[in-house]
Amino acid sequence: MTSSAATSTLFTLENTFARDLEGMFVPFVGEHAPDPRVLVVNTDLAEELGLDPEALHTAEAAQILSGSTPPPGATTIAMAYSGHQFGGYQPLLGDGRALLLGELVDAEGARRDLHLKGSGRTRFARGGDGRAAIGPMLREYLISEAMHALGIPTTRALAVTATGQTIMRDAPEPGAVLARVASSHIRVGSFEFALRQGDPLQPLADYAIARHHPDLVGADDRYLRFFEAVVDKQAALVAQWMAVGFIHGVLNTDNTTISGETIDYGPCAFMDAYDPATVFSSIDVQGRYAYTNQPPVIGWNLARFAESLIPLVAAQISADPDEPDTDAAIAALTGVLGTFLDRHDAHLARHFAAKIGLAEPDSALIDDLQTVMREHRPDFTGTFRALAEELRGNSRPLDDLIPRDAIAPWLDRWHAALPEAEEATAAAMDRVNPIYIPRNHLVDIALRAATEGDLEKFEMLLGVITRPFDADPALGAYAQPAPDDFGEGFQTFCGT
Ligand SMILES: Nc1ncnc2c1ncn2[C@@H]1O[C@H](COP(=O)(O)OP(=O)(O)OP(=O)(O)O)[C@@H](O)[C@H]1O
Ligand SMILES: [Mg+2]
Repeated sequence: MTSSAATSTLFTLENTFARDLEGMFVPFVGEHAPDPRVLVVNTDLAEELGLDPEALHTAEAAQILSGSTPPPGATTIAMAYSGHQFGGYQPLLGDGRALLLGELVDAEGARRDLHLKGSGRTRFARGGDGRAAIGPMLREYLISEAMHALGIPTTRALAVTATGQTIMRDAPEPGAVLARVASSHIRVGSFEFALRQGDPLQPLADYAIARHHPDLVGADDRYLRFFEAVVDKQAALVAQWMAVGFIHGVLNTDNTTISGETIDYGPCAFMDAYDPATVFSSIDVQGRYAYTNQPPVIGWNLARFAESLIPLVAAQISADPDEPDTDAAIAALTGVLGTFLDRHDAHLARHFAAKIGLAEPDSALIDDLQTVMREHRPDFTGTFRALAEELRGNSRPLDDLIPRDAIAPWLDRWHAALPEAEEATAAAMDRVNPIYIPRNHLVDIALRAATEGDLEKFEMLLGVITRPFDADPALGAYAQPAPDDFGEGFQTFCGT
């Protein structure tokens, strides 16, 4: 996959999406930002991408990263997509406040989108102002980088740039643009849009296959196998969310990627007290996207993806090229879709086994621990670190979370199931169970200060959550849930 490259001193960008996928985007150049200033740069990611981190702090970078000035020669676009939002079909969504600057190709040939969120109103903006506020963009930065550090596939944050513009939310807020890097921005909603349009469907599928599953290019059954590959990646992804207590919050089909990366950090959060019904999003009144519903919801989104692929699979599966076999396509896609929950459950069982130090899943032991946790609602993240401490002979952390009588019978069974080498088991558990996650109250405190111009707490928190497994006695407060009296205003900046 090659295309002409636009070269600035900062970025060399290709544009295969714009070149190959007519009908899937509109040209768009960001709106003017009155006083763009780069606030944060992800040095590690910049280096990984072969970019010069220092150069990303310059005024030229601020112009580009705010969307104010396109990189010389770049073809910048707003991508079109549809989506099922809270179950309801929206035929036309698309990047209402975002643009694709282009694609970065690293030394290994890996292609990644460089995308701006908050860069102004596009044709898809509907009633929105096309903008984003500093708080939510820094929030996406923090949480996506925490996810990456946890080993969970995700879009990455390269930079946040203040625009110098005041935007209206509940109150006036400083505007900002997030520069996001992703292995692509193709969503289930992109396929729903392509299906509706008709012509772009096959080009989009072939493009996505070439980009994400090059081994399938040209295969006679590539669309069905592509579907299976996406089902598998999403099953693995959602199991990783469940294993760390992550709740995405807005699992609409336009926020479900084909790459298997987590995307769109809005009202997402990590669960504190264990409760499978936990929901953070204030608009999710029915609990559709609650913690425990995430696997079936992703399965539901993949059903929408399967529907979008029916014409392509029907043409490939049929013996007669002039007679697509829709029934056979539906049967084949349904068969693959039917494996989703089992794939997820197998991944999750392995994660939970590792979380409690077992080499193999033991569903009764895991279910029974969850039953105790449901009853006593201990801090989810803290419980697994406390179990490792228990193995080291330190019972205090667990006693602070769950009454001893309630957990003692389970602990006996657990000890009997564990390998002999308890110290080594505890160390192995600590390598998969984070001690530091972006705790809602700490994120809140850091973003409040950042919105007022003080980035120190943000930088500190970022440093802690990007080393999530390494306990440091000096960072005790970062491992604690919110105090009961944390009070009002909790869980803000989840908006837009
Ligand atoms: N302030 C806004 N102005 C214009 N469009 C918006 C705004 N906020 C959201 N939208 C659009 O509403 C739809 C749903 O928004 P959603 O919050 O899922 O996406 P997003 O956070 O803007 O972006 P992404 O999914 O790329 O992270 C998208 O089409 C998005 O572009
Ligand atoms: Mg979105």
